[in-house]
Amino acid sequence: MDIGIIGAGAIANVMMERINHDRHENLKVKSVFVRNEEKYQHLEEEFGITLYTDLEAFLSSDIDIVVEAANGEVVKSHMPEVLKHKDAMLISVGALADGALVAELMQIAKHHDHTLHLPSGAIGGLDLIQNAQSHGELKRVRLTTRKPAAALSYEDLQSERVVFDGRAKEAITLYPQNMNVAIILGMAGMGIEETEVMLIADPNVDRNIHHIEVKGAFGRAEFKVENQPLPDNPKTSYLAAISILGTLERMNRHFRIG
Ligand SMILES: NC(=O)C1=CN([C@@H]2O[C@H](COP(=O)(O)OP(=O)(O)OC[C@H]3O[C@@H](n4cnc5c(N)ncnc54)[C@H](OP(=O)(O)O)[C@@H]3O)[C@@H](O)[C@H]2O)C=CC1
Ligand SMILES: O=C([O-])CC(=O)C(=O)O
Repeated sequence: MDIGIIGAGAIANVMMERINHDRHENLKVKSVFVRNEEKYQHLEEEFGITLYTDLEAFLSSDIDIVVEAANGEVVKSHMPEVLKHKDAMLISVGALADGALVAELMQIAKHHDHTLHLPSGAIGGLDLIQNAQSHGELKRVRLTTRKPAAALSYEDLQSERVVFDGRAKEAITLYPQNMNVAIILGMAGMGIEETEVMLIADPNVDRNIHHIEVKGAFGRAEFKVENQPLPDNPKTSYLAAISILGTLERMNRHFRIG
């Protein structure tokens, strides 16, 4: 499968390393869409990709799927056009807190017979949560995220501080680069207005930690993910990048787990 990526930051670089450098059996990154060609010129030689700054030319290149790894604004401005031409995957899922955008993307995908894939990003357990909600029987979903204080721009904090306590829908408006996980959790489960979120800035941790607690007719579950941050962007966990890789790999299979 030939891949086009939008964005060339921390996540895109992990993808290019794992797929092109490591010579993945079934996947190849061919095209990368950026807004600043000069800044990213070196990637052409490093990973054997072609850079594009024109969306139409990017979408006409020899790719089967487009992966967004940029930001929520790019999802809003580019994804409707992308889905008219290609299957797509997006990691800045926080943009989908906008219900009108979700409706538009779903309508385009259906009309053009394309699929929009939403990887689980820096968390897990979304199979269980979707199963538990399949008959509308979830009672409570709560996410507690603890990040290094500096990743949340609290460089001088001496002890941990709760910087947000509320619902997923509001969390993403205040922390668009840190609370994408709250939105995918909400979409998988009880909705972004019902999903409870606490965000803690902690000067004593060096990982991005997501603790998910779920209650429903099935019983209860807890997941705790202690993520290694990416050196290029410590707000972002390595797992978020490889959740894209894993989702791409599973698309090629003729069986499904979960
Ligand atoms: N779902 C999840 O669990 C998670 C989601 N994320 C999200 O994933 C996204 C990517 O993260 P990460 O790689 O760490 O981010 P980075 O900031 O490292 O990289 C973002 C890249 O997007 C590029 N970009 C920005 N605007 C545009 C544009 N208009 N057109 C083309 N390229 C553009 C930037 O280019 P430039 O240099 O020109 O600015 C940069 O190359 C973020 O939105 C982040 O919040 C992150 C972690 C977890
Ligand atoms: O990478 C993480 O741990 C989570 C994150 O930034 C996000 O959800 O936006």
